[in-house]
Amino acid sequence: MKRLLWMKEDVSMANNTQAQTSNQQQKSTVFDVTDLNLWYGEDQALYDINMNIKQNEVTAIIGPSGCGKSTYLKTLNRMVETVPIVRISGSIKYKDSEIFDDKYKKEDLRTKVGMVFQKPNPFPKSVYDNVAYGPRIHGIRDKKTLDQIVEKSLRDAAIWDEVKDRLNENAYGLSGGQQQRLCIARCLAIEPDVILMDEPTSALDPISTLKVEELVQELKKKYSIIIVTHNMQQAARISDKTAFFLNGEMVEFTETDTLFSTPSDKRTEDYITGRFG
Ligand SMILES: Nc1ncnc2c1ncn2[C@@H]1O[C@H](COP(=O)(O)OP(=O)(O)OP(=O)(O)O)[C@@H](O)[C@H]1O
Repeated sequence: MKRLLWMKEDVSMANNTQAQTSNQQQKSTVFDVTDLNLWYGEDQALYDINMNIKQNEVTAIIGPSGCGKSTYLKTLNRMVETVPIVRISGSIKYKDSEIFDDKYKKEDLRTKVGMVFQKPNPFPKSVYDNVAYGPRIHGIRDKKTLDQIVEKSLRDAAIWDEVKDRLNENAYGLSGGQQQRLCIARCLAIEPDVILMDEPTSALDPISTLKVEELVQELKKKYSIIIVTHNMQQAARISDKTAFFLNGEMVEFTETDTLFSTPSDKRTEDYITGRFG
């Protein structure tokens, strides 16, 4: 029960955020996932996932190693299909469009659904060119427009002040935490609706972690964020809703406050109180 207590403090922070958001209008759905199953060859990794993910919320995915968190996240922007043996059944609607429909282009989906990875992965290019990369691919060539996009993206990723005098320096010269916020800026530059984050702070020190967590709270005003994390305190601090995955099943998905204080499934309770995982 000790672990439930520390979580309650974190949850009270999350509650404030929830109180603010509850005043807002009814949020619309960004992803509607129905009966999603996924296999790697013969091995099933996801079982009958049903989940409705709302706009302008932070949705955390927690669960022990190997339970399918990353697989699920990568299914939402169809990146998982880069693995040739993957087979999927079920439906994922992104804003009413079926993402598995032949007519729906993966490139269009990935423009709307950006992704930030566990390890910061900037390109071996300047800070400026990292952020301008996506817009250039989308055909933007005008220097003034690119300058504006780069500055806005870096500002929104809360790193502008740290890099504004280093725009032409190689991104590899930045600290790990700065590199991760640069990668977030690179993701913002293509103006996504949703940002998928796969353990974005696991390679960062506590101060950089805090900066990214604060940033996530800021970003949810404009974007919907789905974050995989091993860190339950982090999920409790920053998310509105939390899903607990186990062995490829989604055991429980509810308000973060409820999941950490009064979980409805015994398996969730065992996990959050440290009985396994
Ligand atoms: N490319 C792949 N080919 C075959 N099996 C895979 C592949 N990627 C993942 N798996 C399997 O799918 C299951 C879920 O893996 P996944 O990486 O989604 O879990 P996870 O919860 O994100 O784990 P972790 O917390 O350790 O990152 C595991 O059994 C894993 O071995």
